[in-house]
Amino acid sequence: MLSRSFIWSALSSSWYAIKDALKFSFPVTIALCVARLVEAALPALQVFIVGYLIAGRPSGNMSIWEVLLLVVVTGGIMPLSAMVDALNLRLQFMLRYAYTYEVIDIYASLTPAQRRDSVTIDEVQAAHDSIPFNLSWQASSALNIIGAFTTAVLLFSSLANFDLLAASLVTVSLLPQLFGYSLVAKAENFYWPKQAATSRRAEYLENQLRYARSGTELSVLNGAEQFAHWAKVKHGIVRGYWMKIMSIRFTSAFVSGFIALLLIAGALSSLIWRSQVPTSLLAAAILGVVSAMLATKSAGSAYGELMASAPIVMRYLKLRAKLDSTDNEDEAARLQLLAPRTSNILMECEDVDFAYSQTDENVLNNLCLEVEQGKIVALVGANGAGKSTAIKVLTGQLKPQTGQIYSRLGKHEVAIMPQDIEKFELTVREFLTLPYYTTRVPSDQELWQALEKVDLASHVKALSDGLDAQLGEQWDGTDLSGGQWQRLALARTLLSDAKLLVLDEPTSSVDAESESKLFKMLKAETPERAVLLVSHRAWTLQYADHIYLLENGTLAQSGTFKDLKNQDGRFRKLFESQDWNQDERR
Ligand SMILES: Nc1ncnc2c1ncn2[C@@H]1O[C@H](COP(=O)(O)OP(=O)(O)OP(=O)(O)O)[C@@H](O)[C@H]1O
Repeated sequence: MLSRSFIWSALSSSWYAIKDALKFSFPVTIALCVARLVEAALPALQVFIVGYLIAGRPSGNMSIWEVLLLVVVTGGIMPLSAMVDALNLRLQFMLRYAYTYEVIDIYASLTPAQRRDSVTIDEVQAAHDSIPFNLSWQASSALNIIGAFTTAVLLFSSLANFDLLAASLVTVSLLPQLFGYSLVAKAENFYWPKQAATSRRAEYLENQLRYARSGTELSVLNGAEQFAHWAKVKHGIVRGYWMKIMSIRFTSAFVSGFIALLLIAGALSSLIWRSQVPTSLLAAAILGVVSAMLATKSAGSAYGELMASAPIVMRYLKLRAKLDSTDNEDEAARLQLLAPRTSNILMECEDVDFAYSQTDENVLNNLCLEVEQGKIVALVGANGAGKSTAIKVLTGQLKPQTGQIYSRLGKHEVAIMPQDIEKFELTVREFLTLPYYTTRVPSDQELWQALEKVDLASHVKALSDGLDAQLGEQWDGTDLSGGQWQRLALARTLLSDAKLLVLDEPTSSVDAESESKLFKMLKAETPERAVLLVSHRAWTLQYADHIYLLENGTLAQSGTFKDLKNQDGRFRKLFESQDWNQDERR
């Protein structure tokens, strides 16, 4: 019924889970182990001590110490069992937070490529979803089963003195539970991977309703109810999986419970009618059986949970190892990048072809471009021409299928401002210093200088808390206009010490006058550092030292602004409806 690999994964996942439990919560794990072992030994002790103390002795003949021992041995099982339950819960909660922190760290460590890979994201989501019921329970379940096994062995040896058949029947009565719950485990393993992608989608849809910014947009669009409907449909699918598992759980609990009852009935009948043990010993034996049932009451479900969780825990351990190694691989791949052959070139790509997946058409064809030290290089082209993709390939966010990337810049020497900046609702200071948390936190003076550069200093000064002003109305903070958010993000990029700033349409929401100031400022940033930018505005391109024009992923034209403007080519056509000299007119 159980394959070897299934049992192997149960054993090794239990081993790792107990090791994790000892690592994350040593005293509680040790206390639980001790309490479980005492609980496991109590039923057998009851049979032995009760039989020994009562057999053939009138009740008035016992010393106070013997009575006390009787009380502890017979009455102790209840408080001990309650203590074990409390320790179990405590351990599970401690592990729940330990794994939650670990999964948060996993989310934080994902590379942009891993974030785009739905298989990896689904695996991390499955790990996240498995924390409360699988990862944090595995150690408790394993200890529970070890305890139940010890109870069964000890009880068997103490009952076997009176009646071997009864002892065997009581021990075997544990098996139907285990068999039933292993079926539940199989069902959970079958449905668990299926639910991860659906549950991630449900969570995404629900989050859009929960977060103030997207929720407001949905209300304005009259789309909130539609989102609620989609979220409920996805949750409904996940609920369906759970209901199937619960039905199997109910049926197996009922059937296995009934079979166990028959076996216990057989054991008692044998004790009473077959072996004809004295009444006092019979009472001890019955007490032992009842206590054993209490001590092993959750062994069946613990076994089911352990078996169901085993592959999930193993997948989590694999994910942990995989992400650790890909981190190193990415770093190694970056370090292996060859430097461009000419010393004044910071970054270069040669004959690059890129498609988003094996089946898709190429988005970049035979692309060659270079970014020279201290220069502003612009990428232009119609929507969908491949500009953002080219930037992602150049900066290592996407791996090209063919071609070469050359770079002489480390991870912290390139600062990227993406096309769609996220409006993180932090304080102004937190927003600006976000990338520098692990390197060098900029001083207030540097923050104000960066805000000056993007012409936002006076606006921030006017806010009641200045740099510590909270952004986002849902936190009783202030909101910014679209252009102001963009300028704040640009200030954040400028704060870096990077030798290359990569700016994907950094001023698309900025008004013409501010845009002009920003481009003059960017020009002033060079020659200390280079800028690679995407722009759709013709007149801003006069600030660029070199322009590449992409058409359907192919380099159609390249040269200086003057050259391209004077040539009768794609560049002129693309920008003919725009004003070339807006700056001069002002
Ligand atoms: N993750 C993706 N998977 C599949 N195709 C994609 C993906 N991202 C972009 N594309 C496609 O690749 C092509 C180039 O997109 P890209 O974003 O690079 O264009 P762009 O030149 O930056 O456009 P825009 O000016 O609109 O920002 C487009 O046809 C787009 O649909």
